[in-house]
Amino acid sequence: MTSTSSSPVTETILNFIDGSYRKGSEGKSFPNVNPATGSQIGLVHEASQADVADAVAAAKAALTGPWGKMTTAERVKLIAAVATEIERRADDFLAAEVADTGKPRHVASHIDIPRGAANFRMFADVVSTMPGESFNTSTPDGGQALNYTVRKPKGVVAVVCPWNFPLLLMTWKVGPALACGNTVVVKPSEETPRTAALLGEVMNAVGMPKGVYNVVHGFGPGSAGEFLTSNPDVDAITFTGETGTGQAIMQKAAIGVRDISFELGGKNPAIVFADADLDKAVEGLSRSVFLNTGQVCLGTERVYVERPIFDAFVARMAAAAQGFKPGVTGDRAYLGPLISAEHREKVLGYYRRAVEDGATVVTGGGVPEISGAEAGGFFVEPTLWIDVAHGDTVMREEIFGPCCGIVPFDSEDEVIALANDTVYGLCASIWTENMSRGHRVAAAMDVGVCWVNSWFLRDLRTAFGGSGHSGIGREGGVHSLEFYTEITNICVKL
Ligand SMILES: NC(=O)c1ccc[n+]([C@@H]2O[C@H](COP(=O)([O-])OP(=O)(O)OC[C@H]3O[C@@H](n4cnc5c(N)ncnc54)[C@H](O)[C@@H]3O)[C@@H](O)[C@H]2O)c1
Ligand SMILES: O=C/C=C/C=C(\O)C(=O)O
Repeated sequence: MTSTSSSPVTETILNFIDGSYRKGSEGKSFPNVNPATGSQIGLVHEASQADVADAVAAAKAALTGPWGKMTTAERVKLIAAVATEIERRADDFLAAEVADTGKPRHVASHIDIPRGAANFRMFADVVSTMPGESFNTSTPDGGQALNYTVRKPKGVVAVVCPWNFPLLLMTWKVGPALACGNTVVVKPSEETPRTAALLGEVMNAVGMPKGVYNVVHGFGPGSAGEFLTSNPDVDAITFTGETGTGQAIMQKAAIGVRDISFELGGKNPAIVFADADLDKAVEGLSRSVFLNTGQVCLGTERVYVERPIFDAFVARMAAAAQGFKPGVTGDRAYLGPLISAEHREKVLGYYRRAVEDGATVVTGGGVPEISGAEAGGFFVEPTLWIDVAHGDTVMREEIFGPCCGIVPFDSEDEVIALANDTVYGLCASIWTENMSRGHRVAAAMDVGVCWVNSWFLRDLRTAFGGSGHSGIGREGGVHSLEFYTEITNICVKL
């Protein structure tokens, strides 16, 4: 059986438990909608609490089966095979991701799918090259002792994922989790179940032992998400999503003292100094505001511009914004839809609030005229505001849409204070040709990641994550090992 099966009504998307696809045991299902058209294109089978328990039990059993007995080299070989199989089936993953998200094909083909393979390959490399730690210890009796550490998998890891980069963000967790010898139960977003389900076919194709990778579909509270994070046989929880959801999951993790790794929301600032290369800044920031229709946790929703270039910058950004044509088909494709009608209403609510609070709409601010197949899609206009106050709602709350407020500043100290005045701490970008200032201001940002004259440039070996309401912990390169392994220090008296 495969991840999906066509039926007269619509494609069904199944759970993947203990190496097999199956419907939910309580017969519940929910619609799978293409955001570009608003039409139902699938039916997702919701996992019951019993199904989730079966998935956790299968993951737990796999830890003491062939998977748990594998050497690192054998595990790494399998994980590299997963990456190769994802690349071989790139078109299938692309079709699944585009169906679920409605995003333009070139966005998914250049970002989402390649990172799906890279995330496995990266951590196969990390675990096969990661050095251990040891110390030669002088002992009080005048002798010696040897201290060294061994790393062991944490066990069953719950992976709870968002809908904006479904394959990328799920494999950013599953890659290191499996590389370190854990087993996983994945709960993809209810909006985007397909690629997680499809990955089950890849796992079977490469011979991954059953129970190592499991997928349960459903929602959060009172559904698969809560059933998974509440299951006492889950040893650790890695979550990417909204801050409020993180807080709810953290409460569940506390029972049984389970470790957590959180990638949460943000309200990321950009600072454009008067000496910035405007071509670079406009290119980078227009991507940062409008890529994935603004549904990027690392995206920029507030820009501070040094006063002398404020008007020129606004004009350039407005021209760039108008180049992002809402729609995903035809030659004008760039700005895809928001993920759902509900999310579009949330974003349009912020569009209205900005104007109510006195903002001037430089461009956008509403819903585009779209005819044909995409008329039912969840599109909004790319939008820029000026005459916004730093304390306005649209400058403080995460919107997660294709919009940003632009505010002038006059001094470095002033703009550092403005940029850091937020409960979040995910990322920032600094645009200046004065590199001592670039280094200085970047270091002054209270964030997990700061780019200088660039945005969303990713070296997967680097520490990635946020502080404050943006998350707990860092993942990436060796940093992921801190979450996905337990350490035992062994001291041998010589
Ligand atoms: N920091 C990052 O790297 C990063 C990356 C992508 C997205 N995000 C954030 O994710 C949000 C958008 O994604 P979203 O709308 O899917 O987030 P969300 O929090 O609504 O849902 C994320 C996942 O959590 C599940 N969930 C919801 N409530 C739950 C509960 N009580 N228990 C268990 N699971 C639960 C959902 O079903 C979904 O699978 C934005 O806030 C964005 O900033 C952060
Ligand atoms: O929407 C958020 C995107 C997050 C990206 C990553 O986690 C990454 O690039 O590893």
